[in-house]
Amino acid sequence: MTDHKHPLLAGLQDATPLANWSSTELSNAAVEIRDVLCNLLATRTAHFASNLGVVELCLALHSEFDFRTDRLIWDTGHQVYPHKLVTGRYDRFETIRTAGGLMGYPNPHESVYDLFMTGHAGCSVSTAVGLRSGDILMDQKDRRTVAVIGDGAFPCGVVFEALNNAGELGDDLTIVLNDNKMSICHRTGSVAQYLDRLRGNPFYTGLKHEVTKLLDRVPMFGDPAERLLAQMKEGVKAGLLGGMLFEELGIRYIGPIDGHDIPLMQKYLRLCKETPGPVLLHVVTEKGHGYKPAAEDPVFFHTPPAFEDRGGTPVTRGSDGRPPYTTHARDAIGEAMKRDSRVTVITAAMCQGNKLEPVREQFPERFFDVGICESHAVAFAAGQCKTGMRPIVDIYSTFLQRSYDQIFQEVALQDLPVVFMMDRAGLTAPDGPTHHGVYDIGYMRLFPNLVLMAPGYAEELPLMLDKALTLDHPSGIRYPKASALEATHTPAPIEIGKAEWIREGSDGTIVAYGAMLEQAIAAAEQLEGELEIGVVNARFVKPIDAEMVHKTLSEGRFVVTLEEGTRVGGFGSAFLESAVDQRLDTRAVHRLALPDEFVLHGDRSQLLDQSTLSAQKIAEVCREAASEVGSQVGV
Ligand SMILES: Cc1ncc(C[n+]2csc(CCOP(=O)(O)OP(=O)(O)O)c2C)c(N)n1
Ligand SMILES: CC(=O)[C@@H](O)[C@H](O)COP(=O)(O)O
Ligand SMILES: [Mg+2]
Repeated sequence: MTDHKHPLLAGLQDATPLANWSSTELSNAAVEIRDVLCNLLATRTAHFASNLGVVELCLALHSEFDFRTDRLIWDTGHQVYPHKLVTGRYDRFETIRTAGGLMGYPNPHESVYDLFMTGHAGCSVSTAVGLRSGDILMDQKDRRTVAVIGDGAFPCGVVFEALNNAGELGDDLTIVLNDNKMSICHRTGSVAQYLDRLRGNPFYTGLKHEVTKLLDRVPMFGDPAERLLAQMKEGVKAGLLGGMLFEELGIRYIGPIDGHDIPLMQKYLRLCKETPGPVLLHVVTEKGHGYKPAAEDPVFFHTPPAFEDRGGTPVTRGSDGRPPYTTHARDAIGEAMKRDSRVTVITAAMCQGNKLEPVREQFPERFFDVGICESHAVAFAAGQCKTGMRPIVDIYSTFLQRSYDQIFQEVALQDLPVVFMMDRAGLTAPDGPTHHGVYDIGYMRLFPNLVLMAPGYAEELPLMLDKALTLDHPSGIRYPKASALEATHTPAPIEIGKAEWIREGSDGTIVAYGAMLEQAIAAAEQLEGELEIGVVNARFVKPIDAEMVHKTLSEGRFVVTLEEGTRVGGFGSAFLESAVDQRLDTRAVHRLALPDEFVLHGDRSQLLDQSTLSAQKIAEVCREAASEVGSQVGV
């Protein structure tokens, strides 16, 4: 059946026809892609402004390369929607970010056009350098390699490690720097300022004509020695051409050029192909291009909630649930900063996601957005801490992984009281396996001295932060991307390594770590009249409450441990370790946690249910556990 709305996209089995499309067809395809993106956004939260911005770049790339064999890596991977639309996934596009549907990021299981499953920033240049090196060694020199990286991701330390290597290896490689002057928030740092200066290059601004004339006489992309001689002869300062930082590193700099002009980009991409060695093509785009509200407010439109566009004015559909943990965390951070001038907050480019804007406004001198540089963020916090300041690293659990060695050496080994606020610790739902923050319990609890806690309800979060700020040791507080349960009781004071008993029960006990307390209470309530189930809010995984472990396992009751983290190495494992160390019988322990596999994307409640972490499934486990205990004691 012909798709009359998007005939060009509907006709694509793969991207090969783009090589023969005229400029008009390519610009019509751009219109179709934007239409698909806008339709999608009316239905669900997804990455929007970044995708709108790369439509022309994506079309130009696929028209100049054949990425079934050539290599294309989109850094981070949140801007691959146009790429998916032209690589044979138009017919499934409406399933994106839903359970069983397309992933919102590159996914090699979906297409040969996707090489790596990614979602974390900074990965592209290193993998591209490696691909190129491997292709040379495997006698596959004809396969070209392209990495596309945004200006937000570009300052990641690992990108500079890759440039350092690429410049020395000298292998052919095209790095497209997609400069839209934005990270999720406005980009920060001196690399950003450098990019601004490059944009000020007369080649891109009004003097373009004059400079082009001059450059016609300078073999800009030829042999470096020739170029140098010509530059000297013509009296052209290399600085005038821009990009000296890259040139000095052995990477040919081209640009900046207009990233919404498809023929221009095609021309420069051809030039990149012809230029030996690594080349950086600086492309200037507008985040949100083609949809005015998104271009005007790219921060909101990075991942906006589903909205309807009524005659050009987007109307956000409200959600009327309880505030998320993130809001409580932000408020607690703000309060702590108000009370104590030693408290600082550090974000690695997630000010918006962590809802820190009011804190940034109120305490600009103690708010630090270090860019997408998580390892630096942690080491920077360590440095501040050493001076007597009390830094809080407010970070997504999954992104904290990128600073593991800094947590170990710069923080834990020094026993510095840095506080890690680990947001999105648990299932991040439509973002999927790259973003689920499910490993932190396991990877953080290995370090001596580190105190690890998780609130079971909203009111506990500020109490935990206040406690963390009194410690002489590093600490971490984890909470998920979810609305926070509101307490119906007065929280017991926070004591390090002490759990909170929510209710007693004679048949068995559910011990919940963190926000799973809500499901634990709901399961116990569902079982009322059938089984008497106690509920414990574990609060700490390190140090775990050994007395609580002892008490729950005494008197022949079963125990169900709950956590929104991995079964391997998580809270349940810590519970068992404590039980074994106390020589307790662990046969009646049931560990409910995320399975030892990468959990895909989907709706959080569905994913929890699949992992036996919904109230209903927990109640079923309790019934089975009760019958097992009954049969063991001969009841
Ligand atoms: C390691 C890591 N830290 C943080 C993020 C969150 N994040 C996703 S996209 C983004 C902004 C990226 O900016 P840029 O690369 O310029 O892409 P743009 O959205 O502007 O196209 C950030 C901070 C991430 N995905 N990975
Ligand atoms: C691509 C990326 O890493 C971010 O845009 C992330 O998807 C944001 O997640 P939240 O929507 O949970 O803030
Ligand atoms: Mg950007």
